[in-house]
Formats: sequence, C-alpha cells, structure tokens
Amino acid sequence: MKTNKVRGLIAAPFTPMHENGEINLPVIDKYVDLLLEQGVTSVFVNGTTGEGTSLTLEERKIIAEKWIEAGKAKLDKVIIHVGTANLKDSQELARHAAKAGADMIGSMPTFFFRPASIELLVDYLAEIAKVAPDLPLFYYEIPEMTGVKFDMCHMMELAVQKIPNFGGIKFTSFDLPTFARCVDKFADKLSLCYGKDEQLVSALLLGAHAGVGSTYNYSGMIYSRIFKAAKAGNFKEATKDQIFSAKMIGVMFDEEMLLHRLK
Ligand SMILES: CC(=O)N[C@@H]([C@@H](O)[C@H](O)[C@H](O)CO)[C@@H](O)CC(=O)C(=O)O
Repeated sequence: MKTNKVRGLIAAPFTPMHENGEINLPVIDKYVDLLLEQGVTSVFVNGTTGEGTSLTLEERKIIAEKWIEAGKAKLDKVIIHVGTANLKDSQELARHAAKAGADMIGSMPTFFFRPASIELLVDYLAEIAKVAPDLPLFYYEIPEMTGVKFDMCHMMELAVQKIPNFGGIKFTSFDLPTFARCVDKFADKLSLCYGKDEQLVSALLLGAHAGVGSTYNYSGMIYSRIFKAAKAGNFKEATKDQIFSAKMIGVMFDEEMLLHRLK
C-alpha cells in the first residue's frame, strides 16, 4: 500500500474551465508550477474548491488523470476526491484514481441521504476503501457543506479498526478541541490535515501534519511562511501572517463560502 504520509501545504485546486464550461486541461501543467513556486507541494483534486460534486464522473476522471500526469516527479502527493451522493459512483472514481496512479483518495460523506450513524459512515467509507486497497483513504470532514457532523475522534477509532487502508483526515472545521483530540490519539499513525486556512497556525501548534485549502492556490507563500515559522517555533512570525490571512479571507467571504469570489 502507498504511504499515508502527507506533509506541508496541499492546495485544493480550482477546476480550470473555458468560457463554455468545458474543462481546460492544458493549463494544469502551468498550474502545477504556480503552486510549487508558492511552496505548495501537494493537491487535493475535485474537492470543494474544485467543484467536484458539480462535475460529471467523466469530467472528474479526466481532471484526475491530468493532475496525476502533470504532477508526476513534481508534486509530492496527488490526492483525488471521490466523494459523491452515492456509493457506486464513489467506488468507480476510487477504482479510476488507483488505476490512474493517484497517491491517495479522499471522500466526504453522502450529503443528501446522510449517514444515520457514525457506524454507518465508517461502513460506507470501508466500501469505498476496499475497491482501492493500495491507496490510503482520507475522510473529508466538512460539516458546513455536508451537514454531517459526528465526533471525528470516535470516527477514526472505528475507521482504523474497520479500514486497513484508512490514511487520515482532512478536517475542514473550526472545531479545534476535537482536532486536538484527534492529534493526541492518531498523530503517530495517521496524517491529520487541517482545512481552515484562517486557523492554520492554531492547528499546527496542536500538531497538524499538513494544511489543505483553497486560498493556497494564490496565497501559498503566506501559508509557506506560516508553516516554516510554526515548525521553527517562531509563533510571533507565524501569527503575523495568519492575521493577514484572516483579514484577507474576511474581505473575500462575508457570511458564507462564496466559491465564485475565489475564482
Ligand atoms: C468550505 C471551504 O471552501 N473550505 C476550504 C478552505 O480553504 C476555505 O476556503 C478557507 O478556509 C476560507 O474560509 C477548504 O477546506 C476546502 C477544501 O479543502 C477543498 O476545496 O477541497
């Protein structure tokens, strides 16, 4: 099985499109270089920022293939989001990601008919993980968009028992106390990636292994400085950049996550 170790900055890339809404694949080669120039070393493809759940399966497959091909020997990890509203589509995307050479896969829960219990959520993830047994599966926790909210520490306890290739979590929530419990319990065996850019430094202080976010696409240099300063224990420096990030995000988003403002 491929390693579940991912570290540093993971961008959640936009899906480049032409005016007519067709996918603009060739620009992804330059996109990889743009991210690397900012210190971003991995990508989480077809996620929220990539509008994955608004794309067809075929579109998601060609985008995944292009990021894997463009990122080869350049990016550290290409992680493909396979979450959909149903199991069979997610399994199809997971099989495809494995065949195409992805390093990892991630999945959010079903978000219309939501899992009725934490056990059912883990069983669902296990059904996705089993069709791509050589890839670590990450759970994509994003309750503000999915409406699914369980205790992530408990979820991971169940996942490590039931899913041999469970790799970690992509934690997009302001709930730092829960994130702290997850770090305490699982930091030595899983990868814990934090997904709220405006609170990255707090998550790093707690022990996050990686940050994953949308504003990394064009402000990666800010988060690179935060990461380096935090890892060096220079929190005064890290906090300065984090305050800038919080102010920048405050300008872009008022009360809701308006993706179009990011594009
Ligand atoms: C809801 C949302 O878009 N969250 C972003 C954050 O990067 C967010 O844009 C940022 O923290 C500003 O609020 C990411 O966590 C989403 C993400 O990783 C993805 O697009 O897959």
